[in-house]
Amino acid sequence: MKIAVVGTGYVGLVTGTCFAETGNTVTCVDIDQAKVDKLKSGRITIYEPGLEQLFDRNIKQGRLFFTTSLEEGIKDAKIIFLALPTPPGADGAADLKYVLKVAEDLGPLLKDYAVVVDKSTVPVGTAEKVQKKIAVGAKVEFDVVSNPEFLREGVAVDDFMKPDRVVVGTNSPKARKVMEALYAPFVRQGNPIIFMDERSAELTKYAANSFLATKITFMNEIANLCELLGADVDSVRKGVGTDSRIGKRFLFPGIGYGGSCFPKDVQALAKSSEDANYEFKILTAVMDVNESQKTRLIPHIKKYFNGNLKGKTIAIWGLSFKPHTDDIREAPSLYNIDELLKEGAILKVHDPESMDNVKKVIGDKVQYSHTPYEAAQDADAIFIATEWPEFRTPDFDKLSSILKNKVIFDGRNLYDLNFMKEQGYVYYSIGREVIHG
Ligand SMILES: NC(=O)C1=CN([C@@H]2O[C@H](COP(=O)(O)OP(=O)(O)OC[C@H]3O[C@@H](n4cnc5c(N)ncnc54)[C@H](O)[C@@H]3O)[C@@H](O)[C@H]2O)C=CC1
Ligand SMILES: O=C(O)[C@H]1O[C@H](OP(=O)(O)OP(=O)(O)OC[C@H]2O[C@@H](n3ccc(=O)[nH]c3=O)[C@H](O)[C@@H]2O)[C@H](O)[C@@H](O)[C@@H]1O
Repeated sequence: MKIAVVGTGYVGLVTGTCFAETGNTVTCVDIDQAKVDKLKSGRITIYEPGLEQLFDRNIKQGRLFFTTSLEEGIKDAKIIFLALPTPPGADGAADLKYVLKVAEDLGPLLKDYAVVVDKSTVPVGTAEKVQKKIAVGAKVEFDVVSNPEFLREGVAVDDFMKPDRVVVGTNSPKARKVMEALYAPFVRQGNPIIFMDERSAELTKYAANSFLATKITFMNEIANLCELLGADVDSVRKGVGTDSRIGKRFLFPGIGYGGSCFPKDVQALAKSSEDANYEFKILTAVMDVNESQKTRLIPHIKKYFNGNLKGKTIAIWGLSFKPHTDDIREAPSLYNIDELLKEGAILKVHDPESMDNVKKVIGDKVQYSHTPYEAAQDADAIFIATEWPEFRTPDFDKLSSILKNKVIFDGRNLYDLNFMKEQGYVYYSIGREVIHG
C-alpha cells in the first residue's frame, strides 16, 4: 500500500520506517528542508535504537522516501498519517495549528479516496475539526480516522512493531477496512486492534498517558513518605508491584517524569476537563507533585554543602529525559542544572547521546565531558539525573580516586545501599535511607 506520513519527527520517522518495513511504500513529508535533505542523503535525524538499520534497509529497497512537498508526498497515497506537533498553547490546551494547517492544505490536493489518520496526540473532537478543514477544499471522498500512538522513545521500534494494542477510532466501514489491511501483519503476530469511535480513541491516548503519569507520581509521593517514615521505597515498590492488579511497570520513583508527552498531555487533559466544566482533581495534584519532585534533591545538596554551592563542582550524569534517547524536552536534568547554576555551582555534564541538544539550549553555561569519569574528575559530588545503563556499574575504585568528595545524589536509585555503605560513599537517593559514608 502507498502511504504518506506528514511530519517526520520522532513519531513520523518511526511510523514511516516501520510501515515500510512491513512492505508498504512510504513517503515522509516535512517542512524542515534541512531535515529532509539529511534524510534524503541517507542520514538518520534522531537517535532511536534499532531504527537506523530499518531506515537503511528500506531506503535501499526503495520503499522509503522523503520530501518537503505535501503534493508530491501524498500522490497516490491511500493512507495519509498526520504525525505533527501538538505542543501546549499558552492556556495548556494542545495547539492544533500544525494539524489544522496541513488538513487545510490537504483538501485540494486529494485526487482519490484516502484515509487521513490523526497519529498526533489530539484532544477529543479533533477528528471532526480535521474533517471540516479538509472538506473545504476537497473534491473527492475521504475519511478521517484517529489512530493514537503509544510508542515510547528509546524503545520506539519495538513498541511500534510489537504494540500491546493498536487503537483505531472510526465510524466508517470503508476506513476500517483500509486500517485493517494496514495493520494485518501486526494482528497476525498477535497484537490486537481495538476499534472504537473517533472521540473515544482520542480520549484513550490522554487517559493512558495521564494514568501512567499518575502511577509514577503516586510512587514518587510514596517515596517521599518513605523518607519521612523510615521505610524503603524499593521494598514497597516490589511489595506493591507484584500484585498483578497493580503491575510492576511504571512504579519507579525518581526526580519526576519528563519528556515531550507526559507533561503536555496531562496538562492538555486537565484543560479539556476544565473546558467541559469538570474539575479533574487528580490531574492538578499530579502536575503539582511532579513540579516539586524534579528538584527534590536540591535541598539535600544545599544542606550537604552547608547552604553554599558557590564554586562547588558537580558532575551531572545523564541529561536526556530518559535513557536511550537524545530527547531533552522537559528533562528533569535541565531544571536541576538551572537550580544548581543559580546557586553558583560549576557543572560538568555527561550524557551518551543528548549533549549536542543540550548545547543548543544552554550553550557554555556548563562544561561538557566525553565520559562520566571526565565529568567526575575533581568534582565535589555527582548528581545522577538519567539512568543510562553505563552509569549502573561504574568503576567505583576509579571514581573514588578522581572525586574530591565521595558524594552521590542519585535521582534514579541506581545503587544498592549496602554496597554504597561498603564503598564509603555519602549517598542520597529517592525514598531510601541516606548513607552517610
Ligand atoms: N515523541 C513521542 O514519543 C510520541 C509523540 N506522540 C505525539 O505525536 C505527535 C508528534 O510528536 P513528535 O514526533 O515527538 O514531534 P516532533 O516535533 O519530533 O516532529 C514533528 C515534525 O513535524 C514537522 N512539521 C511541522 N509542521 C509541518 C507541516 N506543515 N508539514 C510537514 N511537517 C511539519 C516538524 O518539522 C517536525 O519534524 C505529537 O502530537 C506527540 O504528542 C505520540 C506518541 C509518542
Ligand atoms: O505519548 C507519548 O509520547 C509517549 O509517552 C510515554 O513515553 P515516553 O515519554 O517516551 O517515555 P516513558 O518511558 O513513558 O517515560 C516518561 C517519563 O517518565 C519517567 N518514568 C517512567 C517510568 C517510571 O517508572 N518512572 C519514571 O519516573 C521517565 O524517566 C520519563 O521522564 C508513554 O510511555 C508512551 O506510551 C507514549 O506513547
